[in-house]
Amino acid sequence: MKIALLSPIAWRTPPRHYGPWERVVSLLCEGLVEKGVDVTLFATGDSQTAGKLEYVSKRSYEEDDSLDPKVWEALHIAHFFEQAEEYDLIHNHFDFLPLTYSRLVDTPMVTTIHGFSSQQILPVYKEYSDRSYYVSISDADRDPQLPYLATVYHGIDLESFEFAPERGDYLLYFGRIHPDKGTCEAIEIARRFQMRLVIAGIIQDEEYYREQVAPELDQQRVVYVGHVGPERRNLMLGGAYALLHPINFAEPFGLSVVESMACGTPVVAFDKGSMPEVIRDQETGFLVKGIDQAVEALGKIPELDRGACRRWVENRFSRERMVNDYLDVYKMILEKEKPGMRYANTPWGRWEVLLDAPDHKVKRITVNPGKRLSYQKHFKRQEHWFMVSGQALVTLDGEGIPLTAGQSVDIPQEAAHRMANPGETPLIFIETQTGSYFGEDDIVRLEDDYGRK
Ligand SMILES: O=P(O)(O)OC[C@H]1O[C@@H](O)[C@@H](O)[C@@H](O)[C@@H]1O
Repeated sequence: MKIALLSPIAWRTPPRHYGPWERVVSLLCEGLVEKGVDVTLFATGDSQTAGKLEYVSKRSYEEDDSLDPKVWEALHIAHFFEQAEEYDLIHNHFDFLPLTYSRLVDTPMVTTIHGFSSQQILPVYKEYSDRSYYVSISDADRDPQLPYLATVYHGIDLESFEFAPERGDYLLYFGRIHPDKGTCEAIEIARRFQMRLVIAGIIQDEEYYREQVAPELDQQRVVYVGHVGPERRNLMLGGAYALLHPINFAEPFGLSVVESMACGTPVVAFDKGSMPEVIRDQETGFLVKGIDQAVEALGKIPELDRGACRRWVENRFSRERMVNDYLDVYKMILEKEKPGMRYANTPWGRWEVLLDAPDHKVKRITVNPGKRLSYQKHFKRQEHWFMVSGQALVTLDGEGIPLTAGQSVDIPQEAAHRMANPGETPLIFIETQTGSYFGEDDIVRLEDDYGRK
């Protein structure tokens, strides 16, 4: 399976600090590579992956002012689509814009919708819902007007989040400084509960920070530590009494909430968006309706088992689980697309459709040296194979037939047949199918070197 992953280029993949979409793409990419999937990551040039990397923009535009986001995003997406035919499936993590290119290629496409920045982007998702499969990142984030193939929760790399069994003595706010995330609400909750609050995260809304957050900072009861890197993040999350997540929007997924629970720290969150799917109420935290309830819930934190928080994440939000879920999604899509596929990279080589007419179909088939196709039958078509280059050994109803360039063979309907390349160079032949149906699902495999059914 050859997969292309399209990451945003706002940040590096994986991000140096902030960049949740890029982080998820990176975790997925590396997890797929570990499972032996042939993955190409389309991201910034300074991105890191054990898979293959493709890029046009050397750096991310958030980290390099000389890059105009619009220009580099356009080049990045075009670069991805210009190579789409190389892959069996393309996986878009770049929001709505790539969808507008999707009808220009034949490659099956899946889009993970990482959240709707506004209702105004819906027309694009609606327009291309017949062209791309959609995956939601929580059930709460599904728009009723769109069809979805699956919900795949994000996973985290559990090894980079250490479990801290002891409860700490400060409250933590961990996220962008933005009204959506409820920085001011967190300050108010901490003030009323009379516990120190540590605020960590990038300032996304400067005015909000300057006017509403900064005046509350006293470097004692309310402390802002800026963005924190992985090591400090671990200590900070694990050492807290609870994480405060008083969001003012329907958050599609809360990575910091999951990371906190992975370290054993329960979360008090406003009951919005995906929070009921991410937090197990009364067990790994509390879902509350406002500031009063949040303060009250904080009093009950000692009743929660920090080990249960960690286990919840291990079971539900591991990288492993996310990677397996996406592999299932890919397999589901390739199965659905099978009858109409235009090309495929197979374990033995590749085929591509040159012509697809109602009563015949022509394919160019390449078999790699030493490889062979499955031993198989068709019930709705016969085939004519014309050798273009390389050495061929055809098996037809048990009989071996060697062929070279310029020679051909006819495969009658229902005959058991197989093509093998005993040579040292690729074998190329042209196949003409005639009959009543030419879908890739009219193949009954009798035997296969690659264990396919
Ligand atoms: O089952 P595998 O080995 O992938 O072979 C599949 C191929 O078999 C050949 O005999 C032809 O029918 C091709 O049109 C088909 O794509």
